[in-house]
Amino acid sequence: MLTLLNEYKHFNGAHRRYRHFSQSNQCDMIFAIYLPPRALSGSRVPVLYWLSGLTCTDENFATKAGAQRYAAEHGIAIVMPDTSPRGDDVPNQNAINIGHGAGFYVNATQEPWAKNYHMYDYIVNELPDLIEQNFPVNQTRSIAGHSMGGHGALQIAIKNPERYQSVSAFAPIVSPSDSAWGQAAFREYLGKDTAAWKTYDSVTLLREAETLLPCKIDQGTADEFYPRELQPEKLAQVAAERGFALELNMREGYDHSYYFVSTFIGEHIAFHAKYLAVLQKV
Ligand SMILES: N[C@@H](CCC(=O)N[C@@H](CS)C(=O)NCC(=O)O)C(=O)O
Repeated sequence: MLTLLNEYKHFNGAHRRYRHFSQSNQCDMIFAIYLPPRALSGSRVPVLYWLSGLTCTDENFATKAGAQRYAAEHGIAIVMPDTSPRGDDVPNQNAINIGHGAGFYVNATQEPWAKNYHMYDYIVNELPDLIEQNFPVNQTRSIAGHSMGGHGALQIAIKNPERYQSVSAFAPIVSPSDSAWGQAAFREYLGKDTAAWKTYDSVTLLREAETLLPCKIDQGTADEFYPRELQPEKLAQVAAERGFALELNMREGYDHSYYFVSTFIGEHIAFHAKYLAVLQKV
């Protein structure tokens, strides 16, 4: 069951926030969906799933990125999930990269996280099922994200190319196994055995992948977490070795913030629109 929390008219479409019980995460979750004008006038539209970074809720991207203007123009819905399970009964830790706001888009296997922290299943299966049953959308999907969310979008797209048309990321953690944030989180959620970590590591996954969806990455050169936590060149190098097309744009002087994301989000929405539109006409 979906409970509507807020609704705002936005660029002639609708921005809505809902709460629902998540089977994957065994707690209430909040997500937002932006429905473009075309969806409100009877068409089923394709969907871009946006995965946010550490410390975010559904609201950071919704209020700071300015994506809805472009989604309205291209006739694309955007789904904005939270970045972790939350609530008094959901384990947490006093760290920006573990616990609430830091689900890392994995299925945790270790205690105390294993009951609730199943963000991978939630994003790949549960949420799309819910969205496709309850909103005027079709099953044509793309996925994008920022930082921890860029890691989420890339590893999900690499493992599930049949479920998406395209993938893009801003300042993604492409190799969490080789970043301090990712290592600390994976040790908690997945345990000490790094073989389990590799199943969520985009650089490792791409070495073995059969295909790569159309892929666009933007990275600011003045990002305070680059290159320590973020090494987009590593993914670009594997893509080149494997003969996969990957567009990596180094953006001179931009940092890690939503000032950076909002500057280039229009290009990312237009990029996804090219691939989503193909199936929209079928
Ligand atoms: N300086 C940040 C570090 C975390 C951070 O930069 N988070 C990014 C994603 S990795 C973000 O989107 N923050 C929320 C925002 O800028 O609205 C903090 O301590 O909150």
